[in-house]
Amino acid sequence: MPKDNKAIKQDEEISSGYHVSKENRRAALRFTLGYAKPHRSKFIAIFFCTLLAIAADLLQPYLVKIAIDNNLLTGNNDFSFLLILGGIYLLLALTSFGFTYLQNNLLQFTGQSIVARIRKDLFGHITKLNMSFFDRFHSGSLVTHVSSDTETLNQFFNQVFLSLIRDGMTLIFIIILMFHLDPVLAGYSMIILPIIACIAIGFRSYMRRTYQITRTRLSRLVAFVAENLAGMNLTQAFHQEKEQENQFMERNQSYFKANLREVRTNVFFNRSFDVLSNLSVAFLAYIGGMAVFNHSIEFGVLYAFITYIRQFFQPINNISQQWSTLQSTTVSMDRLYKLFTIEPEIKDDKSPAQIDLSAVKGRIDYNHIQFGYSDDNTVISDLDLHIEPGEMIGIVGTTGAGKSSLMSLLCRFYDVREGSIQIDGSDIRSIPQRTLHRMIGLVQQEPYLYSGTIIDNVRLFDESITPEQVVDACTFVGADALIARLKDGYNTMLSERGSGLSAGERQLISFARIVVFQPKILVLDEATANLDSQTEQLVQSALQVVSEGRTTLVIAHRLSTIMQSDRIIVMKQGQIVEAGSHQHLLDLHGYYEQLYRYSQGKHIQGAV
Ligand SMILES: Nc1ncnc2c1ncn2[C@@H]1O[C@H](COP(=O)(O)OP(=O)(O)OP(=O)(O)O)[C@@H](O)[C@H]1O
Repeated sequence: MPKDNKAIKQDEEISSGYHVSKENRRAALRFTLGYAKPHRSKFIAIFFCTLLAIAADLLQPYLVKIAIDNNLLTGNNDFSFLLILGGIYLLLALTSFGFTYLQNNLLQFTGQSIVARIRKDLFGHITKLNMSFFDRFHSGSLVTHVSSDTETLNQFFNQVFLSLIRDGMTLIFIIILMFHLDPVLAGYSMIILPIIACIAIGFRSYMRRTYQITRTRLSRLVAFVAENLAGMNLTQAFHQEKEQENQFMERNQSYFKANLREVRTNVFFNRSFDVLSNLSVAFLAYIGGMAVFNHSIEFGVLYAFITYIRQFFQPINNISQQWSTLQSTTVSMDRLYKLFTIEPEIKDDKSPAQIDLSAVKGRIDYNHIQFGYSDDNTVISDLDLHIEPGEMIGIVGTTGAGKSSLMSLLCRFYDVREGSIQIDGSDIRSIPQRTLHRMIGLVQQEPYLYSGTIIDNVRLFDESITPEQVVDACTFVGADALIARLKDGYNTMLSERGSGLSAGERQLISFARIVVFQPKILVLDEATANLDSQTEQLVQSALQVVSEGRTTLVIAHRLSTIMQSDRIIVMKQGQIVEAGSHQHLLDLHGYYEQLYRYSQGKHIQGAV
């Protein structure tokens, strides 16, 4: 299906996360934090665990300072005091271990729960969006959103959030302890802070750009693979392997380069911090050493100070390492938020029509409808068609005439621009979509099969339909003998693309679905196009039995499929140009006759 450029651009914008205003970013953050709200008590518990673990960690050098200044350097041989200090040291180490363990487990559990919920809601949201959305968005990009963007959010809670709490608090504690130990030395250490802040700000925008580029390129790579896998049969049939491989290589290479650049930037950023940390330690060792010589501070204080300044750089380094994760998280948050804010264009009426499914007759009225996929194009113009209950209508016309669009409008995958479509006199816009889709049974050229058994696929996981009903339905459409030949019969597992079943067998399964769900209207869109003539015969006989008592609309390029219809509608450029029975249309010697002769291999000038 064609995608207009504007739509593709929109897809790319969502994928890249570019052009996000501060307001939107804040809204995205609020939205994500909204998912954390129900876990408030767990976050408070995490906060206290972290607090206790840090306090236990940071008091350890202070104990050593006491031991050095009170005992070791003063010659005080109070061994029992040293033993008590040793005992407290051990206790602190155990406390730190216990609370860190608890905090990590709690955070993992909470983070995973939040992300699982977001993923669930996102999938639910996507499944409610309309076809026009899927026309605009690459399935590959959507796969990235559901899988890796939500995973990145997980990192936000488990890494970034943890680092912000743990390392932020560690920094505050260290600063307090340093000022408590010696305000002058602490003052010198604080000179380093603005330098660190400058480096961090300088890298900020650069890192964000690098990260966005990597994400966009990954998204393109995934989209390419997803779309290629879907069309693998075509790739092989038309020997496009080399061409596709080249295109893949090009995307792969550009992702590889973006990744390298991101890694290089990261390493440079981290190493700068290491150098800065070592220089600061050297500087303070010099200043502090001089102070010890001048007897203005004790040696234990210098020991504790140097230990703290080393520990001081660890949290800064950690936070800076989380910087790139934070960048990716903001991009992912923005993209997910944008996706969540896309509203379904087609919504149920607030006061819907009450429909009794068992009383549906199947009359269809297309009342002077007009439709286009975008504002600047018209695919169907002023089409007026009225179909009686139980009538079988064949719809023919050349490629692009608007036949499938007519069916999509009936199923309300899109809404008409002008006019209305009615079923049994009710405007389909007033019928709840769920009810509407129970009224219509759609059989497409490539019937979609879910991962599951044949029984699951026929009854569409509806447990209220018994396996016996499924077997009866399959027997009714003539699929029973085919299924009996399979190793596990009705319990044969099918995959998404129905591997192991022929196109005809897949089609028969979709007919059995119709029998099971009993929709009053049957729509077949090129359902026999992919079948050889022998299987087509089988499917045609199934159609005969299934269409009995149902209003049936059949789109077919092969005119042999629809010759027996009660009425044939001939479409050209979004309009009905002829209508009537096969014989009547032939007698008209018009467009249908041209199409018919053409399909018979007797080409008439200007037929298509
Ligand atoms: N999802 C879409 N987005 C934009 N344009 C579309 C979309 N689907 C179809 N079109 C365009 O609308 C027109 C009618 O398409 P439609 O699929 O209804 O024709 P058709 O008669 O069923 O053709 P075919 O026999 O090839 O299936 C074509 O020009 C097509 O390119």
